Amino acid sequence: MGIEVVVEGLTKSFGRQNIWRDVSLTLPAGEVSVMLGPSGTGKTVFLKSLIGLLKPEKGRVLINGVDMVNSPERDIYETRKLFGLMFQDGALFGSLSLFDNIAFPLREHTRKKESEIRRIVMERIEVVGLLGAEGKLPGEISGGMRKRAGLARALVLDPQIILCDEPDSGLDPVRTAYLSQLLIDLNAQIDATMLIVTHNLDIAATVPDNMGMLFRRELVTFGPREVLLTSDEPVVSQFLGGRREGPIGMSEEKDAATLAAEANTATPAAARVIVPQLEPSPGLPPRRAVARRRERVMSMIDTLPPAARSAIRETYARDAGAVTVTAPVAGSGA
Ligand SMILES: Nc1ncnc2c1ncn2[C@@H]1O[C@H](COP(=O)(O)OP(=O)(O)OP(=O)(O)O)[C@@H](O)[C@H]1O
Repeated sequence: MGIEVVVEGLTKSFGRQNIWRDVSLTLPAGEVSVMLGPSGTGKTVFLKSLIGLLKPEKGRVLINGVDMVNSPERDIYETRKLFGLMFQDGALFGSLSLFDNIAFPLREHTRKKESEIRRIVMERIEVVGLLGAEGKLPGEISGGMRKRAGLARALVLDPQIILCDEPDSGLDPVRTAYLSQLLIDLNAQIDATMLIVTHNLDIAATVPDNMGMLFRRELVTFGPREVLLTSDEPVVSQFLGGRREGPIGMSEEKDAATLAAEANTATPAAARVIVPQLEPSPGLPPRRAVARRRERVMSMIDTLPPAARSAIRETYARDAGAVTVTAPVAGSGA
């Protein structure tokens, strides 16, 4: 089973530029979480802080008792082996075949024999649907295939925590839908804790158990997906609705006068629909996280906002179909 990641009071700056402060959240073991946020809000910096590649000035990231911020470098290095990382561009070596790219971490970090490496690599290549392409160079395949190769490489060391940084960037909607299914199938097969950073609303709506959002140097919210999907926070409504009206500006946050002018002219936010979460493909085992998540969420349900509470109850009360939730108008003060 995946491992819980506990983040406590994390604060990160570069020089005088504060990126985010006092971020606290828990990635529940084996569940899939998504982190949303406008460009430049520090989502990638957050992922790098979880694995100890960047050092926040304050706070802790606890994994199996090791603090990825403050523990000795030796412990951080060992704990980093629990992670599988999938970067935006696949981060493949251009001169190596897909096979050799995917085999790279095994050759670098283990003393396995070539025959064993071949078995593991071909198994992961099959999981991501790239059988037959293993001899190709990264330059000879599509962007979507490169991402899947990056995912296969992230899987060879049997990670218990998988971090994906914008796995959808550059993919068309159909490829993105396949990728969403692949992430859920992967979770069903290996039960790893997963955190996906994305701007993609389809992935956000269908893949995660939990969702969070970074904005204005803070974690706006993090919790069961229904909390964010029913949230009436203006920044959440704007982001989920893909609207210009709201606190998120083109290059920076809007000033108070612009926001006030918009509030007078804004069109009402459309009703939001909570679509069912994706299920693993036929033939795969059920996701073990589902039962654990249900127990966890039901034990905290009384602490959640009313709209989230009823969405969760409705979700668990039905097997299929869509729940329509009318979100309050952003900026109305509701
Ligand atoms: N090593 C670094 N040194 C200095 N500043 C950095 C460094 N890494 C990131 N930053 C700054 O931190 C801020 C957040 O960057 P980050 O890439 O984490 O944003 P993001 O939310 O992932 O954005 P996007 O969605 O566009 O990928 C940016 O202003 C960036 O310039």
